[in-house]
Amino acid sequence: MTTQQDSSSTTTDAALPIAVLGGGSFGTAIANIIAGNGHDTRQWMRDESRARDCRETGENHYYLPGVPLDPALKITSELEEAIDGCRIVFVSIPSKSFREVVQRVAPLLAEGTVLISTTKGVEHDSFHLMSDILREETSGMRIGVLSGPNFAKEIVAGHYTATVIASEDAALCDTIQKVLHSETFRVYSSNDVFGVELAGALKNIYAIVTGMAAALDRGQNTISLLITRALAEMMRFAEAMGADPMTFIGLAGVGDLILTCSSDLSRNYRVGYLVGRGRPLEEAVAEIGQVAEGVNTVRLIKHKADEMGVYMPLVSAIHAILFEERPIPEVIRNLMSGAQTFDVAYSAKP
Ligand SMILES: NC(=O)C1=CN([C@@H]2O[C@H](COP(=O)(O)OP(=O)(O)OC[C@H]3O[C@@H](n4cnc5c(N)ncnc54)[C@H](OP(=O)(O)O)[C@@H]3O)[C@@H](O)[C@H]2O)C=CC1
Ligand SMILES: O=C(CO)COP(=O)(O)O
Repeated sequence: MTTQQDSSSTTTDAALPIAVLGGGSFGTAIANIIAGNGHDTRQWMRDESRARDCRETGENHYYLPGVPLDPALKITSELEEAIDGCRIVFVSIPSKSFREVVQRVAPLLAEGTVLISTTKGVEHDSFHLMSDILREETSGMRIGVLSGPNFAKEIVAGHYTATVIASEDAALCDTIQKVLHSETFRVYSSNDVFGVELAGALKNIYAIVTGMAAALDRGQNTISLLITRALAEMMRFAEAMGADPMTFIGLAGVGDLILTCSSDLSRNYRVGYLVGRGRPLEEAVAEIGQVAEGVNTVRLIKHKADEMGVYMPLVSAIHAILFEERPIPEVIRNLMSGAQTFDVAYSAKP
């Protein structure tokens, strides 16, 4: 860790006021953990009728049906009420609306507030990650990102889960580890913010690819081939972008890649599955009804990889299928006839 900061204002010995912005599945899962740990937790969602329904029924019917919310969790559609007195704020808003929400909340934040993005995406029409947006839209804040193999549904079901808090601010990592740690939830730390954030965004692309492979009734050899070569691509891209490729062998990298590429709990995987079964992309996205960040990320990464000359055959292939109307069998034939290169391009040897 490179920066040590005073965390006295966010000590976890007492119940802290903590806000979670976003009423979707992940915001709800995270808010539920924090409330369960005894903190004064406020969850903000934009829609008052949804907020009222959550308060009255003790359940977020649309995003996490059947899951009882912690009775201490305070749910509001008033941003000021959610933020009041909070020195820790989690932002769990899809990348498409992330900047807009941060712009609204910025004037309400006290200097030195801890801002944590949980969003695994890249800003539309730019190459900004969410921590870049937090830095651009606020000043004097302490910034981190949370990412890892974390299906919201499994977190709230109490399945043993681990995640990564990444920040250059070691005291921030320590505080967030304490705030989130529970009997079923562990939090590891990293100082590679860019790598952790990039990993979370990139893996969504490959979940679309493996979802499509599943739809085409490919077997486990194919899935293993895809996940392993996806990791190689992710590390190659990370290195070209200046991130530490080693971050990609951790929970936020290969951990989340395996999870998201292996399960239809992933919305990105389900988009790939539906397209693989012949459904148009727009229809598939609409049917999922929740955010599938990978669709936009494919476009942005393809553009960036081309610009920088980074070899990403799987990104090019899924881009060709989703956005260039290329037939799936032709794209697969091209992939399988590509150059056969080295297996492992990284070595621990000096
Ligand atoms: N779900 C998961 O398992 C995980 C998700 N993530 C990441 O977390 C991020 C959020 O995902 P998730 O909670 O799953 O998304 P969902 O699609 O479940 O929910 C999105 C939430 O954001 C709200 N929202 C959208 N636009 C705005 C806006 N302009 N102003 C205010 N609120 C808005 C939606 O409100 P409304 O309902 O009114 O439309 C909804 O409450 C994503 O980047 C995802 O990659 C990370 C780990 C796991
Ligand atoms: O990031 C996730 C699990 O770690 C959730 O993936 P999806 O957004 O594809 O559902």
